[in-house]
Amino acid sequence: MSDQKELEKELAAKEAVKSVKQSQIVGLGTGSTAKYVIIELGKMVKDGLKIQCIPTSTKTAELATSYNIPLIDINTVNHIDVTIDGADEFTKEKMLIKGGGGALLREKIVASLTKEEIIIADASKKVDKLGKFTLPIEVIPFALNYVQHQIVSLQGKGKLRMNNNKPFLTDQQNYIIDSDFGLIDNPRVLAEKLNQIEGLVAHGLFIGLAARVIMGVGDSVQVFN
Ligand SMILES: O=C[C@H](O)[C@H](O)[C@H](O)COP(=O)(O)O
Repeated sequence: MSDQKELEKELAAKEAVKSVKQSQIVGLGTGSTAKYVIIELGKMVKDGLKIQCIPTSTKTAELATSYNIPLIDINTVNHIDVTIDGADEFTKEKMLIKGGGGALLREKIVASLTKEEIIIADASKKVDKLGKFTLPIEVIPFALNYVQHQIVSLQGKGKLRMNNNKPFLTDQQNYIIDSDFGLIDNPRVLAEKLNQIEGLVAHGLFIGLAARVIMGVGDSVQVFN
């Protein structure tokens, strides 16, 4: 990873945490960009900020705990004030592909409960059309073969994600099919079709969920509202 990309991620994270206010419930994203948010929030909590946070993965929960960031159970809240998360790709219309790290299901649930979902990214994540990054699709193991056939019937090519010669397992003990649909002309239509497939528990198309995308670019940030 280039130093420039890391700087852009950090700048975007520093800009995004300005939206976090005293006493809020905050969703914590997953990945190498969201990590910078946890580091910043850790400093703010140390300086007296009182927040309660909901992590989107066990990895994020561990990292947040290591920075003494208070965590709460998602099932104890009816809304989340603000969530800051990363993305694998985004367009200027704030459509996203997420799930490169396998956290898409929890991320989507957290985003759905969130009033202000802020996405942060380095400049390499911005695309004109989604789909160069293969779309992560989370599937219950029982439905693997069925869902793979459904992906083919939607003109996609799916590949089971592996880890040390075994299927990669999500935090929910599900599989991920990384799916190539080429450049996606209409993400909304594809998302609706994927939503119909039994056994498919989440896909990485996030449409209409992001309130803002903050992109680090060079030594500044650009915001897509
Ligand atoms: O499952 C992982 C998440 O959707 C991440 O936000 C996404 O993969 C981007 O990760 P990174 O910031 O490491 O590129």
